[in-house]
Amino acid sequence: MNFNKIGPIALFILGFGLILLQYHLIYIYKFNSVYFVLIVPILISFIIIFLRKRNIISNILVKNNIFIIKSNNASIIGIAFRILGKQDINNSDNNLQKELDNLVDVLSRKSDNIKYSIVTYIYNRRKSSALIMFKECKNENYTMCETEVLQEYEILKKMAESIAPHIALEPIKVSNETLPIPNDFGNLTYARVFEKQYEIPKSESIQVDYDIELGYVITSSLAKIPIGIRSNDVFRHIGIFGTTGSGKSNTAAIIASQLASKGFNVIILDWHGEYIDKLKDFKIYNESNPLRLNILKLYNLEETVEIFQDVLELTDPQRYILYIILSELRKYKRFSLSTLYEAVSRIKDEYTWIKDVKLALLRRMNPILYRPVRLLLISNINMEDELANNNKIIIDLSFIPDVSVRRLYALFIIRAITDIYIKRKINNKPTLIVLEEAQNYFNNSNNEMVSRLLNEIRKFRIGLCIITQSPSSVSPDVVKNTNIKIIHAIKSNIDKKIIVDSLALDPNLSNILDKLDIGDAIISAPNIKQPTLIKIKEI
Ligand SMILES: Nc1ncnc2c1ncn2[C@@H]1O[C@H](COP(=O)(O)OP(=O)(O)OP(=O)(O)O)[C@@H](O)[C@H]1O
Repeated sequence: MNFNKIGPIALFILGFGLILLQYHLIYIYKFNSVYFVLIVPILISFIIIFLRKRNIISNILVKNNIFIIKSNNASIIGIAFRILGKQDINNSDNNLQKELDNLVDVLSRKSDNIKYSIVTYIYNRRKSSALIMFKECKNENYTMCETEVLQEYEILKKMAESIAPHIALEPIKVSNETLPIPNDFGNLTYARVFEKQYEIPKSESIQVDYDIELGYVITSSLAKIPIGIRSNDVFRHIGIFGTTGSGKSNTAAIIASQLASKGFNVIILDWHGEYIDKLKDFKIYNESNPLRLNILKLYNLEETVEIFQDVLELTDPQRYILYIILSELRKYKRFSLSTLYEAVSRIKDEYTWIKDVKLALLRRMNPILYRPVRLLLISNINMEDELANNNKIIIDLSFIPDVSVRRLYALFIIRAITDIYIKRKINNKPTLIVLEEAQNYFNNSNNEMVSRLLNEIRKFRIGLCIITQSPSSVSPDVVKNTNIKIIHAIKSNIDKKIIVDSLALDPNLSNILDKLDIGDAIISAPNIKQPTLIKIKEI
């Protein structure tokens, strides 16, 4: 019995009856109508509660993409699909809508025991159409019902391909989206293509050899094919690109935690302090427990000066003076940045040009005299001991307010860490260094240093994971020298072009770069034959 229809009819008859009764009692028997003002609503509420109780949804289960809604009347087993228009420039909205109307028309005339329903629902704050295919299952034999639904799914796929080739029916991942409930148990209403999205490439046949699992391949079927990268490939460096909020740090955290559990040294330079919550078992260096380093202990003075030149934007004469002073100071045991400052200020002004260079250099050095930085850059604490005792490290940089100082500190850390690991002063483990907001370290001004670093460290089994919102703002060698590329949603045309060119992406994939959902990415890696669309799991 359908209480949704009977309920209102019963209420109507009851209400009508009560009005007649009231009229009868008041005018014929002069009865007081106040009682009825109270009695009528109470009576109606009881009836509503009574009728509603009979159709309560007691449970919703989700099994892969199949949902089971249990109510105390019957259970409904089905699959919901987002209705998407495939990306195609020759395809106007009008044609898409016509194809969809035809498909809906055919489905509405299909007389099976599987029903179709169309609802509009909200997905990612956008309106979307969903097609729901479902079966009412009275005998509780879910396995049989499920098989029938899956068989129907295969039929629907074929039908959609021939009637509406430009419409994509993407199974809704009901676990992370709101489940649209079948509308009125099977009535077909109007369907609209609200949004156009990407055509999902046929990648069901992908077989990948990996030991770091990232998620699964996005396919046009319900199949979930796991996919990942090989730990041995990370020494050829990883690039993770994508606009803000597209899922980059989540992806990096997944790689970092799995490599650490395989015995890698993993060090994360956390620009915004966002990894602390994601990787709870990592040792954290932050404002209250900073990682201290002695820049004069780095084996290559040229590089120390190069870092100063890059960050403080020194001219060649300024760099030259700094080099001379630092090579002198290296001979002394006790040293601080103020010693360096004083040494520069004591240079004799034999010529006017020396005076000018000296004064300009002193001005440039001002930010690094800021107290915490002095502590960080010159210290007697042995960084090797610090690193030797832990293989999972997050260095939170967010407490350094001045961006150029933060950058200076971070570049010295990268240099110091690679130095220590290259000389194998601490252990022989392979290493991954994760660099968030890499445009702050590796931009077009230090291209040469970056490319040297990337080439040098891979021989020592050190890999960099370079993360940035915008590939165009990092040195071009970063994109060129990262062998594993994970590309989340990218909006800017310049950035899209860099990625499309570097991966030789086919139009199917390049068209969807700006439409990827959070956590969706295109991956290119040595173990994967061709760039592939994947869904990365959440850490
Ligand atoms: N694979 C995923 N599946 C589901 N949700 C995800 C996934 N990846 C990230 N998210 C969610 O999206 C939000 C943003 O993720 P994340 O911080 O990783 O993005 P981001 O690209 O690093 O952003 P930003 O550039 O601002 O640091 C987070 O709330 C996270 O929980």
